Amino acid sequence: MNLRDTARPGFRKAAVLGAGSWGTTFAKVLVDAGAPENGAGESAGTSPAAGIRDVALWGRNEATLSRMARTRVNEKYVPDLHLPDSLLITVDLEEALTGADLVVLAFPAQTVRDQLPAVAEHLEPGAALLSLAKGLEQGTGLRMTEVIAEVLAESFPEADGGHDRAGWARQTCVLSGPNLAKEIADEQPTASVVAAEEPELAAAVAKAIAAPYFRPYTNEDVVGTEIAGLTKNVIAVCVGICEGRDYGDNSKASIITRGLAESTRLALALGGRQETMSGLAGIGDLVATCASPLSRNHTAGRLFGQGKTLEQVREEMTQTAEGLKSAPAVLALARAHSVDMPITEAVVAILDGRITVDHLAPLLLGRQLKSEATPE
Ligand SMILES: NC(=O)C1=CN([C@@H]2O[C@H](COP(=O)(O)OP(=O)(O)OC[C@H]3O[C@@H](n4cnc5c(N)ncnc54)[C@H](O)[C@@H]3O)[C@@H](O)[C@H]2O)C=CC1
Ligand SMILES: O=C(CO)COP(=O)(O)O
Repeated sequence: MNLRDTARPGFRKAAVLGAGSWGTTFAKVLVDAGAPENGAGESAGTSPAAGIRDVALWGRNEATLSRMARTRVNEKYVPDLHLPDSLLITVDLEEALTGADLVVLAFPAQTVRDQLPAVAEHLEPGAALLSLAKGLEQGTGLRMTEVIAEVLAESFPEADGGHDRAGWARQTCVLSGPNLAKEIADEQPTASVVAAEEPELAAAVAKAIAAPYFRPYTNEDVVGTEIAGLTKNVIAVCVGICEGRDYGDNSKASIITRGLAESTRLALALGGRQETMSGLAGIGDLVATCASPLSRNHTAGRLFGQGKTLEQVREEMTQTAEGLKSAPAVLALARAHSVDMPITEAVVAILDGRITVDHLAPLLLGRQLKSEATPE
């Protein structure tokens, strides 16, 4: 679909909730996307006023956020990024959400559910939700857009002017793709994917977030986009383990390729599409995350490969490596759908301490030989 065709009006204000690496960086993307000098609104064939005018960034830590508001730098997560003066930086959730017709959730996956009731309290009617998290909820096996729809339907039901779960799902979309925050903070050219059930919503969000260095494509496959984004973290942990064990590029390429095969099996079993897995959210993000030393999942894997325990890895990692928490949930979801995911299974066994990294190669290579085209 040509984005000029979308009937949905543009957004006026975006609230980015979660001031970690990606939330902070994405807030800058939104400011740049809305800047008239960057042609905001032009790609939509409308006036520059169609771009987002106000962007707020909300974080929970008062001391950190007030320092950020003063210095315009997020020292812990993106120290080299100077945040635009027009960005509102606040710990007041009501201030961030008032007037926001686009709400961006940039929390780590396992914390999204707990944040949502407070968000629901101040959510503007009709606001769209955009999930940035790449993880699967432990305990429920729900994807982030499912968690969002479930909690908002409970907190803000139809009877109070909200929606049922399906209604909230239609207002929710996901951003995924090869989007290492540090590179985007440096304004390095990047493409991404906005997936939504409603093509008009995906198109409106894509228009609102397109910046000179950030090009979003649209997709209607929410399931495939989310599954690709969360399984690649587990595969990146495995590639990191290979690196830590000093295995070379053949080993890493083998894990990436077979990792894509098992991720695709899961996505298809859940109703996702093959094309999504061959696209930016699929192979694009898998390659970026598995290849880059900037990736936290890759880094965590490397530490395991060097012989560290889960506790030691957790201590060393100061940022979120979603694969460590999502891996058992991915495996449980795969088993519930009778999908074979041997790499994920091996990563979970290492995380649980049931095998060591020395067992990884014999375990994977010792499996029964089969055709590359075998679907299961
Ligand atoms: N950093 C990146 O390059 C990218 C990250 N993502 C995804 O974005 C999500 C967020 O990741 P990052 O920003 O990188 O994480 P991060 O580790 O850089 O920052 C996490 C942020 O969440 C906050 N936080 C932690 N626990 C919380 C809680 N219980 N309640 C509220 N806030 C809490 C922290 O204070 C911090 O501001 C993850 O799902 C990640 O996979 C997606 C694309 C790129
Ligand atoms: O999702 C990402 C890149 O697209 C970030 O990967 P890490 O969370 O492994 O750093």
